[in-house]
Amino acid sequence: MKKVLIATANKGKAKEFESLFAPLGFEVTTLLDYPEMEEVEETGETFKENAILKAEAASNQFKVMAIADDSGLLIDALNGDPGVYSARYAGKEKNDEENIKKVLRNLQGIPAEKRTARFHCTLAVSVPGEKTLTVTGECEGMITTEKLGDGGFGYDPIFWIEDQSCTLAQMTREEKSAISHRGKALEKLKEVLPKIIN
Ligand SMILES: O=c1[nH]c(=O)c2ncn([C@@H]3O[C@H](COP(=O)(O)OP(=O)(O)OP(=O)(O)O)[C@@H](O)[C@H]3O)c2[nH]1
Ligand SMILES: [Mg+2]
Repeated sequence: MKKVLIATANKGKAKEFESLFAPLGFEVTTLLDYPEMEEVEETGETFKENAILKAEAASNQFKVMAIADDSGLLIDALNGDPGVYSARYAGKEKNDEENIKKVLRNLQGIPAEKRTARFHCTLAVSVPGEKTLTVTGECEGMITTEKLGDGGFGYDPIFWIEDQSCTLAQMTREEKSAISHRGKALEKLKEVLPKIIN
């Protein structure tokens, strides 16, 4: 079976990539399979910079093609926060529960129509000796006033999708991937990397 290395240590992302690549005949390995690898410091100011940092670090270390995902939640009423800092919005330790609480606190009193937001995903593909390539995907939604559903990860329980009338955490993994920022970015990757992905 063909293998693809996804340069992430995030369990939620890892599961989504596993189900996204399985139909393409790929076995997914992630940094969770290499716990000895140190986390790359995300020093970039943009999703693109951080995705490239993570992809190149992994492909240089393992000498294989690596795909990294840098993503986050941009809330209009908070001027685009938490943005590139989504994983650590409530503090240095990544904590989804605390991040959600902080978002809901900061949006207290903001009416429904002003709670617009989007998820962004930049995927970077690094092949040793070649120029790193990036693609992006976005998913529009609204921030709820309470958590709904227990699927997904991160901010999924407070991210409402208007067309489906539910949060991302109330969808199956397949339903989420069909409309998500990550799913859309991967669709673009399939177009630009047909030889590798297909
Ligand atoms: O509800 C969510 N549904 C999603 O689909 C999603 N995608 C991203 N996010 C948030 O944005 C951070 C990414 O930060 P990030 O790209 O640096 O990843 P990370 O640090 O968690 O892992 P790694 O891939 O860097 O190892 C994550 O932690 C989450 O808080 C999501 N939240
Ligand atoms: Mg990270």
